[in-house]
Amino acid sequence: MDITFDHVNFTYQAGTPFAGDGLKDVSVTIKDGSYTAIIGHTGSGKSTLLQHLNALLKPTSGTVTIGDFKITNETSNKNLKPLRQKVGMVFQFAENQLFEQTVAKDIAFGPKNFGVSDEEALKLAAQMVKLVGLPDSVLEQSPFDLSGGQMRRVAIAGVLAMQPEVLVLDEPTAGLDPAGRNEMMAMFQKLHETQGLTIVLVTHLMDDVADFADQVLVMDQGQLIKTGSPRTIFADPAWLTAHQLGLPKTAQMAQALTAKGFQFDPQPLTTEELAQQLLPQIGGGAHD
Ligand SMILES: Nc1ncnc2c1ncn2[C@@H]1O[C@H](COP(=O)(O)OP(=O)(O)OP(=O)(O)O)[C@@H](O)[C@H]1O
Repeated sequence: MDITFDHVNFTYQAGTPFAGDGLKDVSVTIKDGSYTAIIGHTGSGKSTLLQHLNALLKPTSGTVTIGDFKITNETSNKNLKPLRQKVGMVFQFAENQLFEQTVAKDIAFGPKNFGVSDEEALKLAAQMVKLVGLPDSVLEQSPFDLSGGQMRRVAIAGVLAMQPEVLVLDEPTAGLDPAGRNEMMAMFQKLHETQGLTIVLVTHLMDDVADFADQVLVMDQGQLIKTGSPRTIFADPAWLTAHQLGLPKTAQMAQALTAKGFQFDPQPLTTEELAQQLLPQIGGGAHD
């Protein structure tokens, strides 16, 4: 399911003295099956854009086409339920939305709301718990007895239980320790690969952009100012700095090494790429 923004403008509190631009003339396509990262400094419009992906916000002008759904300013809130099922949103600190007595009930809540039988919904809950890497034993536990990272996985399982085609992630690893962050990003990558989920990720972690995304959207003051592969986006460090954005750590290290006489081409974006180019230059290489 492709998602296309066509000249989308969004104004907060339109028609009041407090009106403010959220999005300005955004046109872009997020392709079915892609892994798209959205970056930009605070207040650049990332969350506003995300909320257009399942019509939580509707354009003030322009059109957002999500699969068969065309969303304009005129679109009524009726009949949007199937859209909300297809586009799953994992908000920041998603675990704050858990509320049921058991993990199973919490995950089953969404599907039940969409007309799935109790029995089927509980079956789905058991499947989803596995999918997010938690043991079966958590199903009958209170979500509030779990660790923060496990709670977040339960919340994500609840979104996945709706069997969405698109998974929208707003800073999904915020507040996790480095090991927890890595595990969670690996989990999304697996879902992307094995379930064919389209992923839209808002992040300020450039390493994650380099490691996982195939398309990057750069937002600034409500405008989409650059679109391209991570390689294209990270090719111009001065431009990134001017927009308060940085480079992945590997590219930073390559820059520092370039200053010491090492050479890299293309710019390494992952640890593997860095190692591959560095080894021959320091006399290392394959071991027999
Ligand atoms: N509910 C609101 N009412 C009025 N203005 C808003 C509202 N939410 C956001 N804005 C404004 O819209 C612009 C875009 O904000 P948005 O939250 O989309 O940016 P962001 O890139 O997601 O920021 P952050 O990284 O801090 O989450 C900002 O100028 C912001 O002040």
